[in-house]
Amino acid sequence: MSSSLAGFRNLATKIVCVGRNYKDHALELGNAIPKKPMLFVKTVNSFIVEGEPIVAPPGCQNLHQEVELGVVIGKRASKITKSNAMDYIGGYTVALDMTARDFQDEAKKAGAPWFMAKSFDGSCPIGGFLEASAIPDPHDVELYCKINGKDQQRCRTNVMIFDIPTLLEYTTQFFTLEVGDVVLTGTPAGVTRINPGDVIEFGLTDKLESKFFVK
Ligand SMILES: O=C([O-])CC(=O)C(=O)O
Ligand SMILES: [Mg+2]
Repeated sequence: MSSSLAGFRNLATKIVCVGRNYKDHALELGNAIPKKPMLFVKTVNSFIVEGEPIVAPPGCQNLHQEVELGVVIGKRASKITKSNAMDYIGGYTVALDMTARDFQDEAKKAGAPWFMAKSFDGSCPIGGFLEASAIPDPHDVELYCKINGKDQQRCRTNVMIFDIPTLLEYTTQFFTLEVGDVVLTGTPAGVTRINPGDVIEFGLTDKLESKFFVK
């Protein structure tokens, strides 16, 4: 855990997020299963760390949590292939892709971008860092999210629609990933409305755990 990448939040230039990468989540919101990875981006201003509160953006009436496994890039990656994609991973984290669902619904209807729904300040509460060697197989870990002590999301990563090498190959055909950038690999089912006063604990079973409060 002594890697300099533990400070990845200060190195990151962007957070690339994958949407609808778990079938049960795509279906719970009535969306189609994607045929290719669906990407969007959060700016680095969306990061918050433990001790900072989760706050809904102005006007949002339906803030949702989405727990996601984050891949932290360890080596600049441009147009890489699946075969060596894992070599570009410096480590892993777990984050919440906080989503103003009402803003997103409005954007979907208007065919407008999701920026307001996904990248407002504080929309990416982020946990600790694990070096890549601590997770030999990132497709065999359990993601979880508890709200007020009760399980809300719990899922093994082996059911991702597009695996991590596929996501990195696809992403880097279009966007260079810099050291410290985070790729959030999508959320499983169980997203729900978050309210002031809630306590959200999330992580990777037996490996990472974070706790945030909602203001
Ligand atoms: O907002 C959504 O439902 C898409 C998304 O981020 C995810 O699937 O993780
Ligand atoms: Mg998400």
